[in-house]
Formats: sequence, structure tokens, C-alpha cells
Amino acid sequence: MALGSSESSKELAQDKPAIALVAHDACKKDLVEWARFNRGTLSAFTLYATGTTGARLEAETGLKVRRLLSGPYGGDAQIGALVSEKRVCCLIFFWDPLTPQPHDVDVKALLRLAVLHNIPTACNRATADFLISSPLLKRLIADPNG
Ligand SMILES: O=C(CO)COP(=O)(O)O
Repeated sequence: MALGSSESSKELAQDKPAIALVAHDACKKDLVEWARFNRGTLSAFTLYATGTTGARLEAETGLKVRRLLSGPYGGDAQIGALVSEKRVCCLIFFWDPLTPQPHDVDVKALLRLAVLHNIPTACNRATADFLISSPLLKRLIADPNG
């Protein structure tokens, strides 16, 4: 998979569980704030994000992010593939309920795949708080393959 950010091969080889992070433009500030607040926990995971979301997360939180394509250019579809292969344990997707998106079909497909493959998904900050503080997530950090 083509990744946008440069990481050492050592980091790529680490067997950490992975989380996917995505936010529409109106929600990016909220996601960045949430990620900054949860920086410690998130650093235990490999983080994937769509292009612009990932760039903001890296710049504003210091977290390392594997950046995929921007959402409207296929990033949601790439996250959908990770979800379908169960390569991410959670999806944090702050989607904008007030603005039409040119790639709405991709957004819908991603959310459908997350439900289909039973991937825990947070679409707002309150749910993301529950997810990130779940004991199940802590168990996954301790045993990524468990
Ligand atoms: O459009 C998106 C999700 O549908 C997000 O894409 P960006 O992170 O590239 O803005």
C-alpha cells in the first residue's frame, strides 16, 4: 500500500493494533483536539488517516500517521479496504451531517463496511470517548493478536 508519510522500517514492522481516523473539513478541528487529548493512548496504535486529516493530525498532535489518499480521491475507499481486511481495530470517523460531500458514495461505503465487518466505529466525539476508554481497547494494546 502506498503510504504518504515516511516511517522507518522498524516502525513499520511493529505489531501494534491499528486505528483509522477520518474527519470531514468541518469536523477536523474537533478530531485534532480529541486526538491531542488522547495522544498517550493513540501512540500505542498504528494510526491510519485519509490525506488531509492525517496531515493535520501529524502537524498538530505530533502523532505519527500513515497517510492515505485524500477522502474525495479514494482515501475513504482505502480505509474501507483496511476495514474489510480487519487491519484496523477501530474507525473514528467524524463525518459532517450538515454538508453534502462529492464522494458521498465512498463515505456510505466505508460506513457500510465498518458495520458489515463489525468494526467499532465512532462518528462523534462522545462515542470516540467511550471507545478510547474501553477496557477492551486496553486489552488489545496488551495483546494485539488476542
Ligand atoms: O473526505 C474525507 C472523508 O470522507 C476526509 O478526507 P481528507 O482527510 O483528505 O479531508
